[in-house]
Amino acid sequence: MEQFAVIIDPKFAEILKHHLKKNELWDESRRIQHLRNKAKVALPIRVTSTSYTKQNLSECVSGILQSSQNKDISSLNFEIQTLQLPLAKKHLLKTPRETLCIQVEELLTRKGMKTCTDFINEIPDHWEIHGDLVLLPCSAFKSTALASLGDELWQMVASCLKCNRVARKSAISSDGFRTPQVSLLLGEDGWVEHIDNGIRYTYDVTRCMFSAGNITEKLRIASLDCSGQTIVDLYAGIGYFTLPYLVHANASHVHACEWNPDAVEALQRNLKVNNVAEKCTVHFGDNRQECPTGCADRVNLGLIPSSEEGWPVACAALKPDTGGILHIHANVTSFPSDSFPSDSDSFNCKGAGVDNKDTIKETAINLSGSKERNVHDCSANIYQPNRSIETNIGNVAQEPDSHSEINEMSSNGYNSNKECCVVDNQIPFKGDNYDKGNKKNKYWQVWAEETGTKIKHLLERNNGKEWRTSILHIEHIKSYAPHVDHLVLDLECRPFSLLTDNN
Ligand SMILES: C[S@@+](CC[C@H](N)C(=O)[O-])C[C@H]1O[C@@H](n2cnc3c(N)ncnc32)[C@H](O)[C@@H]1O
Repeated sequence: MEQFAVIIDPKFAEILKHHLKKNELWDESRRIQHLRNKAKVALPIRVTSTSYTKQNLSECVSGILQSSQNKDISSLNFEIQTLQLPLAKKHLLKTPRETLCIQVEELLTRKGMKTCTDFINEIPDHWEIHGDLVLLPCSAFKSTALASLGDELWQMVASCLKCNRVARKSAISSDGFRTPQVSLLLGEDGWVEHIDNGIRYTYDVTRCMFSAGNITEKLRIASLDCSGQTIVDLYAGIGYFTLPYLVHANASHVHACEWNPDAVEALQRNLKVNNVAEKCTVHFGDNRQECPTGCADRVNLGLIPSSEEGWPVACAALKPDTGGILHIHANVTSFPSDSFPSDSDSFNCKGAGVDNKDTIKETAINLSGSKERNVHDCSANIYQPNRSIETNIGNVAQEPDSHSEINEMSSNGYNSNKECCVVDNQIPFKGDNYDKGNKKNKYWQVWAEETGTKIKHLLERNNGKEWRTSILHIEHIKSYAPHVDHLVLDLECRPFSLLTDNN
């Protein structure tokens, strides 16, 4: 918002300040400034809407002076200028929240409401900035007293947080579209733009969600080399993964499936503004009906808490002759570490959602390149992780002897595990991602193996021939709660005939 000042003779500064204050036109957050060798002084005017102009402020100040019944100032010469005056001392070096507290308090005092609300608890200590729009958490300014201040409050919030529009969240709806429940409090519309890793994402915050928490995964996808590959993005949203595949990973084509019309509108805009629209087909509707089949080298399944309903669709989307890689998202629950058996104990998988040990034995996890040992003997790897870590978890260096397994994998002619090592070196270790002694990681491993088995069975049922699934990598995106983590499993899926032909 523009800032204005009244320019007058310094000897009238105090009296004019008094009248501006009385008429709620005094800007407490700014300081008086001398101008023109102290021949004039500038007094800060508080404006509460963008509709103020020099003209209407001039009329306003004239009116105040004339009604002051003080003949010294009723015909005072003044001019209104747009001028950014320095911040008042009490506003210097304040955090935005402190400034917000001061200004809300002043507003409540002016309205005679200071004592009727415990306003401090309603002042947020975090918010999201989307371009020039600030998105407040759902608890912010919720009481009827504060809400009754309406535009005046939202203008003040906008000016303290240096933006033009204000919106407030409530929960993300469970309508299957994950529609955010956001109300716009100040501004004309909710369309915003995020630039992230050189990609422009536009969307309407009141209608679509932006998954800021997925940034590490977006960077990981962006770092892949997908030249010549066709990708299916089953849960495209506004293009969180579709765009990195096209803009940075150089995918030949992406089939983006999405059933939320608002997200599709944003996705189509985003494809255009990033100049990749001709390399993407948007499939609007339920991916269980609309997804193309038999074309994909990779399928992205970015749906949490579970993308399991999309597994049959993903399997059908893979190329039947060469298969490909699935990137499977899930929120995985692990249990307190002391309830997990030690490495030497016999392993009971029931707690992790796996039926029994035999189920795990069936898991076709091909990690060392030796087909027989992996298919039939993977339990040895599962239960003795210190001897042979067969899965690449998070972004942390492997056990020394696991390197040889990775090298073996990448040299077997079909396995793209090299790519997953490259990704690991590029993204720094974050948070409680992986700790060798952390038993939580064993639950992640069990989840990955169980997923590998289920996918193998789906592929075999679809294609009527034998398939192999290999865990390439487990990426930890973030923790939801102490025992719930958002993970992505990179699962390589190949027809068995391809492996035997290659050897
Ligand atoms: C959580 S968003 C995820 C977006 C992005 N993949 C990410 O992880 O950040 C999930 C998206 O999938 C869409 N979706 C869920 N089920 C779907 C289905 N059966 N068919 C098509 N789209 C679906 C929702 O509308 C939503 O936009």
